[in-house]
Amino acid sequence: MHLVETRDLTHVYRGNLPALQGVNFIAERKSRIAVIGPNGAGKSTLFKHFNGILKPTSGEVLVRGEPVTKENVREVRKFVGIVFQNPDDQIFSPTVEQDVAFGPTNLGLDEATVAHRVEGALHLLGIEDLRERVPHHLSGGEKKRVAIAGILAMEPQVLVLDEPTAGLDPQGVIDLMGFVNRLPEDYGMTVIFSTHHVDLVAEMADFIYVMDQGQIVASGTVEEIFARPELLARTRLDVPVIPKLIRSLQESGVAIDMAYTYEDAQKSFLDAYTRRA
Ligand SMILES: Nc1ncnc2c1ncn2[C@@H]1O[C@H](COP(=O)(O)OP(=O)(O)OP(=O)(O)O)[C@@H](O)[C@H]1O
Repeated sequence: MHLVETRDLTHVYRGNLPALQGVNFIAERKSRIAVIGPNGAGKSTLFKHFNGILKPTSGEVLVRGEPVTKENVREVRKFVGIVFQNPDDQIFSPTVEQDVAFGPTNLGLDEATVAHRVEGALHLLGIEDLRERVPHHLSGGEKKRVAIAGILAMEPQVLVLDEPTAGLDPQGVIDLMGFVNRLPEDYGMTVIFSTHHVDLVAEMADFIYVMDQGQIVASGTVEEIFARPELLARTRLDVPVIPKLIRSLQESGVAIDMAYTYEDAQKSFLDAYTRRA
């Protein structure tokens, strides 16, 4: 049984061309999945089906093997938490602390459990010092962290992040990467995210879906997808800088192993240097 699955999912917004067409998507437990593709590819539309915000025009969405229905949508939303692209869409309480408490309170949890969850989420996102602030006066990156904390406080098993790094400063991006990478191991969570920053994908994902014009045009491991520059160019994406640089060195005759993450690249460069010495 897959945690989240779509079968032949099609979605047509009223009066428009299909935003999704025959999408088959699978998320397994504890996986880190990147969904990449150009503007308008259908990434956000796909995500909104994972917890019943949108209903399929045709096809199916299954969560823990069960189709999402009117009857189980509340349970599904406890299980799959989505952080939208624009944090203003999900921040509305007078203080950050109240905002982060909103979700768990709505789940009917007692006050002590809510307080515990709020503390945990503020701590994980490193925003304890923002707790008394008015959310609407925060910077874009701060709001983004508050929005993520609000969803995290509901302790979903699947965390869906639509463009999580948009609006974050460089340290914010590094913090987010560290945080996302801990979730599967430390909390058994599955993370699904979209991004336009291909350089981050290898650092944050084990598996990639490439979308274009409402369809999944490729899927595979980081190695499989980034070995296909023509596919990435066709979908207005670029090969990340690390494999691009290593490939060009290999083509110039340098004996260096391919790598995708910063850490592996460092090792490849050191090995190549040592071999040469
Ligand atoms: N509420 C809506 N009503 C009508 N059309 C919509 C609506 N939301 C999205 N669309 C259309 O559906 C298509 C897919 O949009 P979607 O937001 O899912 O793409 P995306 O891959 O998330 O894009 P981006 O990278 O720009 O965030 C686009 O053509 C968009 O114009």
